[in-house]
Amino acid sequence: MLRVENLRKRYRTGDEALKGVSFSVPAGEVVGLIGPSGAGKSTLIRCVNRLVEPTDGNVFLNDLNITQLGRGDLKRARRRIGMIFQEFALVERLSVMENVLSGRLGYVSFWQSFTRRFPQADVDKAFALLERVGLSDHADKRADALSGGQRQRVGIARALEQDPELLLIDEPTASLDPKTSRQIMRLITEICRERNLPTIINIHDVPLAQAFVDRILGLQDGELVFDGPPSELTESVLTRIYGEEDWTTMRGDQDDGEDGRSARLIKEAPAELV
Ligand SMILES: Nc1ncnc2c1ncn2[C@@H]1O[C@H](COP(=O)(O)OP(=O)(O)OP(=O)(O)O)[C@@H](O)[C@H]1O
Repeated sequence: MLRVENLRKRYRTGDEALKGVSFSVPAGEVVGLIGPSGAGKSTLIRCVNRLVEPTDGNVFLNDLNITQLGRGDLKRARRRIGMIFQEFALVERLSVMENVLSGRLGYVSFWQSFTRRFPQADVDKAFALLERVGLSDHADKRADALSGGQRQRVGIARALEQDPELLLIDEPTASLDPKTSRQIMRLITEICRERNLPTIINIHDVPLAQAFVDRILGLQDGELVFDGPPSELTESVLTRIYGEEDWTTMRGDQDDGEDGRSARLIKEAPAELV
């Protein structure tokens, strides 16, 4: 369970990116975080593991108050939080297997990581994860030889290799085509449910979020203005989150998406998308 209480962030520039945000995510629930550019989505995700230092408020991962940890304890706590990034953040010249094993770097000694000698149990786990994400035949390939979708699968396996208790995912499909995006979203949500992981996905694509997540959080100008199931994300709520002009433009833009279906999907059964 993740619990965020009254989280605030004011950057040195004076920008108030989060104005007292509170919510919790129970184990196994996949939450999509939506909102216009500048709403504070990245700041929120990064405040949870303190890549960005919150100005005020608390973040609890189960019973652990992450906001109160000193450096050493924070480092240990971060092992428990898996991150998946838009640009995959792989080490290009290393193999797929080495990239997945790098998820264990927080656990093994400096010497083990320097010599890249990981315990057999870690290697076995990495093979099992590669199989789960559909890449067992690619373990020895260099990361830069993979397609975008395959690279994101490596990113997912790497995050899981660290045995996380929480997943934070930042725009996982922004660099992918529509079909691959759906495959990746399906994989992420299946795995989170299988492993009972609370998960937050920062996602720009509203129909894609609606089709796959359990719950949506809508941020607008640093405030939570929607918290509910995808089915309650009506046109008027979306207009409130994005503003009339931007939401209308977004819908128009998305008609250019695959099969011109994206905008219509809001009113259609999610199953139609998958
Ligand atoms: N390092 C920073 N220093 C100062 N202000 C920042 C910094 N990072 C973000 N901000 C400001 O905080 C606000 C929220 O930004 P944030 O990147 O969290 O929004 P976002 O919803 O993730 O946007 P996007 O969808 O464009 O990534 C914006 O006003 C932004 O300009």
